[in-house]
Formats: sequence, C-alpha cells, structure tokens
Amino acid sequence: MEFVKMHGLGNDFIVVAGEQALPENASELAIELCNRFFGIGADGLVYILPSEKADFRMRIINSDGSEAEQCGNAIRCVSKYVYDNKLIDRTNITIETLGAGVQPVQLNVKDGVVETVRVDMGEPILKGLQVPTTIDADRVIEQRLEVDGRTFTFTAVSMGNPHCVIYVDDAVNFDLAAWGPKIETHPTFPRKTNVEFVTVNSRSQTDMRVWERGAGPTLACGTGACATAVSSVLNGLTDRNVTVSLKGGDLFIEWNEADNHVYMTGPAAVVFAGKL
Ligand SMILES: N[C@@H](CCC[C@H](N)C(=O)O)C(=O)O
Repeated sequence: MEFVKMHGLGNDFIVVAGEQALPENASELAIELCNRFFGIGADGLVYILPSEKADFRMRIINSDGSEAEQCGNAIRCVSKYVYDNKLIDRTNITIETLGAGVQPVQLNVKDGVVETVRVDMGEPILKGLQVPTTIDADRVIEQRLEVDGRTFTFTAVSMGNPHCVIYVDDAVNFDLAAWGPKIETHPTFPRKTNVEFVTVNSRSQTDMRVWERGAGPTLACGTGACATAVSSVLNGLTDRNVTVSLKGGDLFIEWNEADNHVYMTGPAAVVFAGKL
C-alpha cells in the first residue's frame, strides 16, 4: 500500500489514493497505522476515492478507528494531493464528503504546487438535535454543561461533524487532557463531540485549542476553527472574518452573510511518501 504523510497545520494524516472504495478493515488499519509508536503515526487515515457527484470523494477515519463525517484539514490535504499529483489540472475542484455534502474548493498554486486552499465548508448546522445534542432548540448557545463538579458554558455547532465551543480565559494554557475527554463523551452529545476551548482576543482573532473526538489533542482542527468562528459571531464576540490561531498555526475563516456559508483558508503540506 502506497501512502503520503500530509498535514494541515500539524493535524496529520496518512493519505491513500487509488482504491475504488473504503477497505472493509479501514477502522483496524487506522488504529494500527496512526499509532505513533508502533505505526506511521497520524491523527487520521484518509482515503481519496472516485465520486459520482464530485471530482473526488474523501473518507476519514480517526486514529481510534471511528469514521468522521468531515475534516477541514484533511480536505485541504486531499485537494493538494490531487492537484500536485496531476490527478486533475483545474484549480477549482469539488470534493464529496460523508457528512457535509459536496464542497467546492479553490486551490492557490505557486510554481506548480498547491500552497493554500480555500474551502466552501457549507452552512453550519445549529439546531440542537441535528448537531447532534440532546437539546431540542433552534440554537444551542450559552448552555450550561456540568462536568465533574465544574460548570462550563458552551455553544454547539455542526460543520457536518459535531463541535462544542467553550470560551475560557486562557485557551493556550488550558488543561485539555483533564476536560477534553469528559466533554467529548458527555451524555449531552449522543455521537460524542469535538471540543474547542477558545479565547477571543479581538473582533477578528481568537486563540483555539482542540480536543478532537476520536483523536484527542491535535495541533489544529479545520471544522473546529469554522465552528469557533460561527459560535463567536452568534455570541456577539467577533465579526464574520476571523483568524483562528491554533497550536499549529492560523486558519482564516469567513462566515459569509449573503449565502450563510463558512469559508476556510489555510495551508496543506507533504511530509513524506512511503510504501507499506
Ligand atoms: N481534524 C479535523 C476533524 C477530524 C474529525 C474529527 N475528529 C471528528 O471525529 O469529527 C478537522 O480539521 O476538521
């Protein structure tokens, strides 16, 4: 099996192309290959597959073997892979995802290779039951969450996959390992949740640290950055164009008022290629 190790701001993936469908043992493969001590090491295993609706189809399996509906950093890596490897020669392409439909992507190319990628991540889902949470409300904003004697206040947003955004005084130094797993598996989130801890520094910039469903602490989360921007607008904390600063670098997010779509711009990079 040939693969390319790629990352989006340090959120890293084992990318496999050339298969016609997701292999039956994809979950076991992800657990084995993503292991950082006994495997290649990654946050997820990503397959680039043929699509009947778009130029390509992406499937992503988290490092714990669970499949995610969407992944913002992986979609940028997939976009770079297909262009740099000449599977397509257009700079406007479409990628089908499991949970967020077909997403239009714009490639920014320099010297024949993709440097940054702008993805139309679609409309955020805000209805409580659809995120999903157990809360039957049109929007889940400033909701209390009791976790082991501490009360958090959260906003729930789905970008195809579920996110729980929590504002804290110092996201950069927040104890992710202590609270992330407890919130990820809290009964309020029937399909578990990704958890973003956010500090707003200005109307156009936030710090964000993430505990990802199925992967734990990662250096960046594209859908999490989109959820953070949407949540920050809904809570009146930022404008619609926001730089979300993650441990691995910055993502530029725009929640467009005209079409209600969220646009994410950021880099994608190759680390190495290998054969298993
Ligand atoms: N890192 C991703 C999200 C990957 C999937 C996530 N762990 C989930 O289970 O929903 C991103 O960049 O969006």
